[in-house]
Amino acid sequence: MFEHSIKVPRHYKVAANIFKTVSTEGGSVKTLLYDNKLRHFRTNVLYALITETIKHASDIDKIFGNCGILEKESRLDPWLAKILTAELLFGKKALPGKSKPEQTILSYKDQFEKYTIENEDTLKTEVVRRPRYVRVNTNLLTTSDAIRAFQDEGYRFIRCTSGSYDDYLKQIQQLTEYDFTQDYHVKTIFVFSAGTKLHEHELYLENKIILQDKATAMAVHLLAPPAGSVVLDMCAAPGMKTTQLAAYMRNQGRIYAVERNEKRYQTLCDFVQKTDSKCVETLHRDSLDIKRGEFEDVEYILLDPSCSGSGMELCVHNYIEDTRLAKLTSLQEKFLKHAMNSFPKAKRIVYSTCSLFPEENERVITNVVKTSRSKWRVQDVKELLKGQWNNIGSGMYGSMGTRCMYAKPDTDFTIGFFLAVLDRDQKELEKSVDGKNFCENKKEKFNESSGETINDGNTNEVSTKRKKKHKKSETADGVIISHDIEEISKDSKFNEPNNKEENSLPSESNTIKKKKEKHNELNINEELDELNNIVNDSAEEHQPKKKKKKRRKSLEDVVEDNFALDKSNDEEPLMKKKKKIK
Ligand SMILES: C[S@@+](CC[C@H](N)C(=O)[O-])C[C@H]1O[C@@H](n2cnc3c(N)ncnc32)[C@H](O)[C@@H]1O
Repeated sequence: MFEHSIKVPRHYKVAANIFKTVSTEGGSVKTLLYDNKLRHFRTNVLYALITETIKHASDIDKIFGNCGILEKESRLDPWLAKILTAELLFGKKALPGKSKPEQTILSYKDQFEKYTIENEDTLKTEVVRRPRYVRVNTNLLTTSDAIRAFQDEGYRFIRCTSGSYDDYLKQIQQLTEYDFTQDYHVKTIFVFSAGTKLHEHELYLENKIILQDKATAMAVHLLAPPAGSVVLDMCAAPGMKTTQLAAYMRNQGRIYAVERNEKRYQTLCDFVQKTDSKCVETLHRDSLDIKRGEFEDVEYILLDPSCSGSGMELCVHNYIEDTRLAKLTSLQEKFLKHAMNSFPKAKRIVYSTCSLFPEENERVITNVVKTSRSKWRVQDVKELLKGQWNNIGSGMYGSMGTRCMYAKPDTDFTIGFFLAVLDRDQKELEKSVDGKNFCENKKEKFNESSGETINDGNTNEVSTKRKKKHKKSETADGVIISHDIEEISKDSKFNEPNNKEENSLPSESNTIKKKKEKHNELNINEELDELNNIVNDSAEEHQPKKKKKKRRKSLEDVVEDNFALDKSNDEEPLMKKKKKIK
């Protein structure tokens, strides 16, 4: 019997409110949870409860649909009902209170359990446990020293297969808690069995190893800027890929790491400094405000914009409202257009998201590339990976999609991730470079009388002498990459820029147009601040706060700790049925 006077325990109410907000308005659980007003709560317990509910949300919907609880109990708040059900079925397996909502849920317990048992195969409670991925920060530690350090602790190093990617996938499923191996593609990534705890590890606290998912590391791997390159990271914070880039380039060259959000910018600066990423120049500004020619030395661009985060493990958004998705995709398209059109020397762009929605991925690529002024080619990523990849994009928005790659939790054992590689058409690149030469050559033309330049009288003809050099270099990943480098000889002839529009002074209508664009950008930026909350880049959680000092528990610890609270499951997470990495 319930008593009217008995209230629902407050933490269930708070959890239900956060769950509702995240599901209907967006935002991240952690942002809402660490809201000052909640300071007196045991946030670890709340976090585990909410994330557990999110993980099982679609199952709970099915369970509710089967018994019609929400129709029958019209006064029962559906968000609270889901929190209580998650606690009852997947959490503590009990509800302590005698309040009306708790008693109502308890009265359906048998029906819930019966349905769960009968539909074990169709319920989506199967949660793949991702291996623990570790990136060796080669700015501070070599991969061989890292291998030795783990071996000294008793871990067994299993050499990564020289066979196929499928062989490797089998291999990592067999890792025991004492084993580790090197990733198939990114040699600075080590793979440990799921649940390996390294948050207290000395190498982690010293920033010599970084906890970064393999899928996200593929962006840098495929951008492949040789040491000495100039790279632009357009959406840089918290800096996982920026710092990976610095290590990849052996701290040689220059990385412009741009971040608009002030708080995230501070995190970025901190991380860059702690990881000894010396070749990084951090910039607190809006990438979309970078004018053509401002960073004209940029050769490689990493574009990892804000996204729905639907590929993240703890994402509520199995669905997303059309308007929200439309806002995101229009921003993503704007970023990509900007990357393609504003950096004349850029030869490669990697576009990536941690979303599994094709609208943020293949559709963005196809829409933008098709309508772009400058010519870019979407590279076949599977080909770049010598056939050793399985999940590619869909062709639903055109054939370009199939040249892109996905990483998927159930088959690649990573977070859900999308990646496209775009290379500028070689002729376009020559034009861009010559376009830049336009100015230099004008000066040269001025000095013509000195006889320093040769003018054959045909100013429109490109007659630059180029010699192709085949340069091989080894990256920090231990990967040999080769580049055809076009060297433009200094005796290049005068050449008119190809694109008049880009070089002419703004006309009155252009000015008005620019003002309008600026106005729209301001609105978009406001949206971005809101949308960035959606991004659940676990990367941020994987940065040690302070070396050797007592560390605030990471959310991952918190969840793991909370799992451990469930004595009936011993050390196992509270997942009913899970695919184990054997
Ligand atoms: C998905 S996160 C990037 C994660 C990062 N690449 C990493 O690997 O750690 C997107 C970031 O872009 C930033 N951002 C969004 N709009 C921006 C803009 N217009 N200019 C610069 N940064 C922006 C967001 O604040 C957010 O930190």
